[in-house]
Amino acid sequence: MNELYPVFLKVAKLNTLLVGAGNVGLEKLTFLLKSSPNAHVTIVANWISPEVREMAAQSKHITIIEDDYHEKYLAGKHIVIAATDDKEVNKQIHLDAKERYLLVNVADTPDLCDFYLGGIVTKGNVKIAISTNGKSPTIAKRLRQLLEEIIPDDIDDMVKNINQYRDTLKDDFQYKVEALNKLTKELLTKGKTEA
Ligand SMILES: C[C@@]1(CC(=O)O)C2=NC(=C\c3[nH]c(c(CCC(=O)O)c3CC(=O)O)Cc3[nH]c(c(CC(=O)O)c3CCC(=O)O)/C=C3\N/C(=C\2)[C@@H](CCC(=O)O)[C@]3(C)CC(=O)O)/[C@H]1CCC(=O)O
Ligand SMILES: NC(=O)c1ccc[n+]([C@@H]2O[C@H](COP(=O)([O-])OP(=O)(O)OC[C@H]3O[C@@H](n4cnc5c(N)ncnc54)[C@H](O)[C@@H]3O)[C@@H](O)[C@H]2O)c1
Repeated sequence: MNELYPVFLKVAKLNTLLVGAGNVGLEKLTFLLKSSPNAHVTIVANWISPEVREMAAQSKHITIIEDDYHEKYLAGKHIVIAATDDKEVNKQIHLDAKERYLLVNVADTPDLCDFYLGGIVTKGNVKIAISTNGKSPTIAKRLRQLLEEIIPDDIDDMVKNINQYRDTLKDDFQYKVEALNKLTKELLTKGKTEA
């Protein structure tokens, strides 16, 4: 059983430290920014790949520090992602982060992760996070691709319309719940009656 509890972080309001700016650092940064273009990220690495540099240049919320990792870089951070190619450095980052009660992900090392970065499907306001409990990132990727294909792009129009209707139903909570459930009931029954 997968016991992970999914949360949807407002990473534009949190400070993330990413240590390592090679292939894995780039992968983590790419998915973070794809989902959350305004994420606040500080990248520390003694070598920065050209791709990471280019991606960082596209956001004013990303800071690059070309340096060896030092615990001082944890100051003011909420979340830490370790993605260096040095296992000892990654372990040290994990230790330093735990000492400060920070949430830490050591990329590709499940035992040292407080949380995993999952597959992400975004259709406007709708977002779906996918996890295989760290067992098969490839399946997480394939599921992401499948859901991206089969969930209609206009699902966001429906969400926006229902949100407008929801805003008109402010007074009685019970009435609001019933009205919204009645309106959306067909979403579940339509497929069945058509089949
Ligand atoms: C979803 C995604 C998000 C992202 O990266 O942001 C993600 N990995 C992705 C792709 C991917 N990663 C790897 C492959 C090659 C195939 C393979 O090795 O299986 C592929 C597939 C590919 O690239 O095609 C290598 C790999 N990854 C991990 C290990 C270590 C291990 O399993 O022990 C190894 C072996 C390293 C080695 O051998 O040295 C571990 C983790 N990778 C996770 C997330 C977390 C679990 C998520 C879950 O619960 O499913 C977890 C636990 C920790 C973490 O990193 O957070 C992203 C897809 C994004 C997308 O396309 O949508
Ligand atoms: N390349 C992949 O796709 C891949 C896939 C699975 C696993 N891995 C593993 O993940 C790890 C990272 O791989 P990579 O391909 O991203 O490596 P890489 O060589 O491309 O990048 C390593 C990064 O870590 C930084 N770094 C190393 N020591 C540092 C320190 N003391 N302080 C600050 N920064 C430091 C480097 O400057 C560089 O930015 C490796 O252990 C690798 O075996 C890589």
